[in-house]
Amino acid sequence: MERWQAAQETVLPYEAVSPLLQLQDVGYTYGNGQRAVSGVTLNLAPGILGLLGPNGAGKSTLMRMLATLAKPTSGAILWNGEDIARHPDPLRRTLGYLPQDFGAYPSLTAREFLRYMGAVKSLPQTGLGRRVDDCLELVGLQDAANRQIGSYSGGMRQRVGIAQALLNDPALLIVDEPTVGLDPEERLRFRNLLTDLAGRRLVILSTHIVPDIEASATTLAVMVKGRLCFNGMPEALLHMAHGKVWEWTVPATELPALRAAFHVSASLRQPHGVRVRIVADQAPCGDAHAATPGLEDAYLYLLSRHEGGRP
Ligand SMILES: Nc1ncnc2c1ncn2[C@@H]1O[C@H](COP(=O)(O)OP(=O)(O)OP(=O)(O)O)[C@@H](O)[C@H]1O
Repeated sequence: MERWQAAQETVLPYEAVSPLLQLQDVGYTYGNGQRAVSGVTLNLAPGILGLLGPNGAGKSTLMRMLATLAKPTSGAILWNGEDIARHPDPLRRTLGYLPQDFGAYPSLTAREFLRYMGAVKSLPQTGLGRRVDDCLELVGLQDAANRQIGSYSGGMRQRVGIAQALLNDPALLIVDEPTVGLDPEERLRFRNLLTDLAGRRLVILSTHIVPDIEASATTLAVMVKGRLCFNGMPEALLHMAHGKVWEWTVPATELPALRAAFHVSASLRQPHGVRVRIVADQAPCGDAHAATPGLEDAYLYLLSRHEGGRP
């Protein structure tokens, strides 16, 4: 288990390490002319990057390019200084990818499935059984290893997905919308697992669910309509929303009109009305008072400033 323990060391400060992965003005246009990604530039070092964006923002397209399943139609992606479109193998050897539509074989046990995936990934047969067991233990599935995947909960299936992505001990782990369909407990467990896995790896976690990244992301990137509209520490995003979050209580009948006029980040029914929380540059009315922003508010504020950026 030493290898895994080494991989779980504390995340290095972002500035202290040279970038592993560089995205240089990356763009992607589908064959039908749909421009999905435009001019994305990012330098990424070990840690967890939370990639946020509403549906259709271009996250999956970007993930597929990073996983060498699609080539940028403009710009370049460099892994340790080498263009992955021209030299994909060094990245492929050290890549772990959990796509959005990960399909495990329901009639196989987790152990059988991982052995099969090891063969598909051309991993050496020697030591594969041990590696499979290490990965199952890492994701907490050692006791269910001989059960058919079809009998697993959604969270357990996602953990099998992570286990297969870890088989080659990847330096780059890409997970695309991994918590969709999970219940709150499974979601929490999955988030904790990703934090444990980061260490000296670069983990890219794509999601439109802010709490998924709130506790774990070292850096954040936010995409809207194919463009990067924020890249930095979560604290910097929070800072942007200071003085832009407002709370007050309204009669329940006013809620639909408020929702149409403002970006409402929360509403809580109370005995004498609804406590609403909105993001806006100015106080929306005399009763509203400024509230301390959370990451969800800050994300909503950012989206509100970009056309088509509603989550
Ligand atoms: N195969 C395709 N052909 C044409 N357009 C596509 C294709 N796949 C995605 N798109 C379009 O590209 C844009 C970005 O889609 P993408 O799936 O990358 O976004 P996303 O942020 O991952 O959203 P979601 O969370 O809904 O998957 C969208 O406008 C989408 O309709």
